[in-house]
Amino acid sequence: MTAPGPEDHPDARVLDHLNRVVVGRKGADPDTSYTAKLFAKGPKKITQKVGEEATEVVIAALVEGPEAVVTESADLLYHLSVLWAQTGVAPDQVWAELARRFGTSGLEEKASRTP
Ligand SMILES: N=c1c2ncn([C@@H]3O[C@H](COP(=O)(O)OP(=O)(O)OP(=O)(O)O)[C@@H](O)[C@H]3O)c2ncn1[C@@H]1O[C@H](COP(=O)(O)O)[C@@H](O)[C@H]1O
Repeated sequence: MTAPGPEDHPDARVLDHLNRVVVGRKGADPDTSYTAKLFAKGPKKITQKVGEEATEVVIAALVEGPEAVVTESADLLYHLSVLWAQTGVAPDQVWAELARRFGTSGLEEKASRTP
């Protein structure tokens, strides 16, 4: 049986669309685009934002509640999309990696790593 591909996961399409918008902002005017501003600031700023937004998801989960988890998760996914674009990773590569893992228990995978 073939592994499920991105076409089997329509929810991923919004991230595909977002990533196309993000990639299209490369070289755009930083005065008119927050994404272009991030690209202009470079990899250090982009990775720092991903770390910050991940921390904000954690704080939302621990002290703020589900609505904050939703908005902070969206911020994190957006910044992750910028990181992918900056490092030359296409969303399809991430979807393929997730699809490859379907059917393998995380516990099995962990055990296979232990010598
Ligand atoms: N999804 C997003 C998105 N999520 C969050 N953000 C921005 O990310 C920033 C994160 O919030 P912070 O409070 O950390 O921002 P900040 O303190 O101003 O950030 P820094 O000073 O640290 O850079 C805010 O300015 C948000 O507006 C986003 N900016 C853009 N998008 C998408 O990207 C598209 C293109 O946006 P532009 O590039 O701005 O045209 C938009 O149409 C959206 O679809």
